[in-house]
Amino acid sequence: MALRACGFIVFRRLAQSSPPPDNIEYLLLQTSYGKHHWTPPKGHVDPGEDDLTTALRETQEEAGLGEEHLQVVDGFLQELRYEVRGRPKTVLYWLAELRDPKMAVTLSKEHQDYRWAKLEEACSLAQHKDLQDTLRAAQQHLGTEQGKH
Ligand SMILES: Nc1nc2c(ncn2[C@@H]2O[C@H](COP(=O)(O)OP(=O)(O)OP(=O)(O)OP(=O)(O)OC[C@H]3O[C@@H](n4cnc5c(=O)[nH]c(N)nc54)[C@H](O)[C@@H]3O)[C@@H](O)[C@H]2O)c(=O)[nH]1
Repeated sequence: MALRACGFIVFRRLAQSSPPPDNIEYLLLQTSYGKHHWTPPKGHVDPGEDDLTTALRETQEEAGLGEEHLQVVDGFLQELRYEVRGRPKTVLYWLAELRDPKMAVTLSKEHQDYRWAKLEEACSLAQHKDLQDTLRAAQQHLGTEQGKH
């Protein structure tokens, strides 16, 4: 069976900054194991758990951000497929805004660092093209959303 993981692209909007969408920063976490790669908060789906519950649980466990701290953005869900040690893996990412942009991130032992990064820095940390494309799609989605208001 394919590995399956779910998470959130968490972002915050800076009030006193550049005009949108350049005021947006994405949360990336750096693993404390392996190659110390950077991804948004996400993790494996537990048996019997539904995908969105996994995404919320992992974001709480890995970043200390609970459902009450997040505003899920409608109409955004990205599916990534890649191989990990020869096994196919599917990762689903929803998109959510941190309601209080000043709220602190609390890491678990699985991560050694985190960064709030604007799109280009986030893409540079993410390294993998599929994750970079997902971050760009999020920025595009948010730009379109803002155009509606
Ligand atoms: N000691 C140790 N322990 C590990 C290791 N490995 C795991 N543990 C343990 O497992 C637990 C994690 O459990 P969860 O948190 O539930 O799951 P995930 O969050 O899903 O965790 P992963 O980190 O396993 O999964 P990925 O992020 O998918 O990275 C796997 C590979 O894929 C590359 N990769 C990453 N993202 C992308 C992408 O978007 N696109 C593409 N194309 N590639 C991408 C990436 O560069 C890497 O080479 C930890 O507690 C550890 O105990 C390890 O190497 N050493």
